[in-house]
Amino acid sequence: MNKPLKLGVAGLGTVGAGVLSLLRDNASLITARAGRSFEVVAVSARDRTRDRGVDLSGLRWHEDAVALAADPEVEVVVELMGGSEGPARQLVEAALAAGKPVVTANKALLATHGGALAKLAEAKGVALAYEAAVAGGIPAIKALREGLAGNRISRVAGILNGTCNYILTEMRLKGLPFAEVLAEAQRLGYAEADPAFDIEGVDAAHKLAILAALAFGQQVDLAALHIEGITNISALDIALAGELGYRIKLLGIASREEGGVTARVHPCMVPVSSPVASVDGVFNAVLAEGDAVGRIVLQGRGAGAGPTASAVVADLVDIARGCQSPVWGVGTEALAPSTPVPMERHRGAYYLRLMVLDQPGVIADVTGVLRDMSISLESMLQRGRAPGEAVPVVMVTHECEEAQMQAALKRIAELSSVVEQPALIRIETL
Ligand SMILES: NC(=O)C1=CN([C@@H]2O[C@H](COP(=O)(O)OP(=O)(O)OC[C@H]3O[C@@H](n4cnc5c(N)ncnc54)[C@H](O)[C@@H]3O)[C@@H](O)[C@H]2O)C=CC1
Ligand SMILES: N[C@@H](CC=O)C(=O)O
Ligand code: NA
Repeated sequence: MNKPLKLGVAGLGTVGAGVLSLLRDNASLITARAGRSFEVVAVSARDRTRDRGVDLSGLRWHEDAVALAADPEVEVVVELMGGSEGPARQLVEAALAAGKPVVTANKALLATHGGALAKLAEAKGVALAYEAAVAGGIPAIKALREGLAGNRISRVAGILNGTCNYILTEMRLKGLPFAEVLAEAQRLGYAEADPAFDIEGVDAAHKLAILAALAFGQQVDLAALHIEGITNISALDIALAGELGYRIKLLGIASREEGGVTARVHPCMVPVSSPVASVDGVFNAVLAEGDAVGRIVLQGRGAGAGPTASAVVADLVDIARGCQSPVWGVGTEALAPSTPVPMERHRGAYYLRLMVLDQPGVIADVTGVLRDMSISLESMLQRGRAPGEAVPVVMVTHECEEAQMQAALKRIAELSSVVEQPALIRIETL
């Protein structure tokens, strides 16, 4: 048997502790598959005293995580701290510059600096592996980069944030309030250190940027992505969506269009028959469409210690086996610059929910705006009767352009009979 591969692990939180546990619990089968064993020789984390349920005795402890890169015994650096800047970025850069392979779960870092890091890895001929960064335990990176290498991919999409999917599911099935479910997601280790990244759609955008780069061979400019989170999704809209035969999901969708690539993250209403509609709780789904293969849909747990550790260990096994792919599926010289298509050009159907005063003429005012903007209605639903008070009215449109819909929304919100900011949710037929 070959010598053990020596690891330095930075970050011993949900994922770091999960990786150490998995390497310990499945040591013999992982060794058999990798052709050699793994030995964690050095670690770094903020709190030396915390009980993480893993034995850290005998391991070298670095106060400065970046020092792991220069530790002569460390052969592979595993970065599990998080953050697109600061020590995580410095450690990954230092490790690659020192010619050491890196495994990371850090989607923020990859979505922000992935191009430059790939150049560094390429120059040194070492691996930069990140299966854990997208959709947790689902082998989404491997599926796109290796499994679909022969395809021209037209679309990649999915449920990319476990925290949001868990919140939306618990609100729908148990009627629990948003804040309570978010706190539970944090307790379960699903959420980011700053959960605003989850609920505001930023984490899903990081993952979508990574998937789009792999699918389309071009770097994706995060600043050009349309990003909306789930903070405005109400229990009322979740219930009304159900009545209409839909589920509300936070989706990331990137597709190849004439003139470039569209990439957007926002809540969507998907028909209950859609393959992503029944993907609930912390589960993620990744859907890709290739010209040869057609559509594939992968699903599995997208967050939490076990699923994420599963992906980190898979990358370690690849490194031990000597399997190394170009970081973004093509050499960095072939990685094209970003060609974003603006969101205003998106076309689709919309769910529009208004709170309107229950009085004559209101619906005519609203439909008048839609008529002026050439938006036609597919259906309408009014709930309750409360003369002089606010009642919900739902309108589902036929396909129209985003720019038209946004202009209509602005005018509708200004009507005196519309009493609060309308809810607008895009309908997707994934
Ligand atoms: N929790 C999850 O389900 C998933 C997390 N990830 C990613 O994995 C990474 C780690 O996430 P979690 O384990 O959830 O975070 P966490 O907050 O539970 O753990 C972070 C660890 O990094 C350490 N750390 C932070 N800054 C440090 C510094 N300057 N020096 C030394 N140690 C430092 C902390 O002490 C802690 O041990 C992040 O990039 C996250 O986005 C990816 C997929 C799933
Ligand atoms: N916070 C993320 C963790 C995994 O990437 C999520 O909830 O999906
Ligand atoms: Na993954």
